[in-house]
Amino acid sequence: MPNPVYVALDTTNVNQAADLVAKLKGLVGGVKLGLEFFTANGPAGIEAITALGMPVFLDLKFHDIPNTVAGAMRGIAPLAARYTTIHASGGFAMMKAAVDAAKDAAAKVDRPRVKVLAVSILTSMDQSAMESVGFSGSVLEQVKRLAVLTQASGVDGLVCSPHEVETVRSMVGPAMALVVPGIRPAWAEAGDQKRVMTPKEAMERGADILVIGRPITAASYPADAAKRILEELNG
Ligand SMILES: O=C(O)c1cc(=O)[nH]c(=O)n1[C@@H]1O[C@H](COP(=O)(O)O)[C@@H](O)[C@H]1O
Repeated sequence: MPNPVYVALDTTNVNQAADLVAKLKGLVGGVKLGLEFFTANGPAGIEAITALGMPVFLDLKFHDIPNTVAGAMRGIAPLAARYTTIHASGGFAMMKAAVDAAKDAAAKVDRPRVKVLAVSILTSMDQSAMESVGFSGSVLEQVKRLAVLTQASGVDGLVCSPHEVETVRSMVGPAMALVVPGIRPAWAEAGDQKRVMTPKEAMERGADILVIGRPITAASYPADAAKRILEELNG
């Protein structure tokens, strides 16, 4: 089984990100660069990290009208990321436009296309946060609704919390990638994450990829933290 851990390099500093890649190479499956890194360093920053030879998950969480999201997908196509994100709540037309644009753009540059993942309900939100923005019903019901829409749109995978992954897996079957943040080993702080679980529990419930940031990156010895997580996964 490929290493399921993608480490979230949430920093504005290219050197710090590169240093973490050097420390974690061989211990994790890939790295995730998100809004914090991209707004500070742009495409050149992404290219600098991609050049270090680890799979890159470019998490920009696009959410706009279909035409704009399609343009943004064409914009990131040359960056050779393995995964990227959009918000499922942008709806069917937006998700379909994103995946169609990713296919067209990849054909033009003759590269494997970026896999598109739709973020369902952010793992930092709990039931009361959902209700405060006008969603009624449970988090699980909303994630299930978005999973159905995501699969129908042809998007490659869904981002959800470990609390929903088992139900979603039973609905969507084995082909769809289920990417799970909100991962906290028993020894790590939850911080702003609300719907959390340990790496092992999340894998047992059907995750394909675990997105883990601060438990590794904020540790005094990130490589030791990654090794400990791998041992817990294999043990
Ligand atoms: O799309 C994501 O990766 C994502 C979705 C979500 O619902 N929750 C979530 O935490 N993330 C990302 O996963 C990472 C989690 O980082 P830590 O909380 O430090 O482990 C961050 O980079 C978030 O941007």
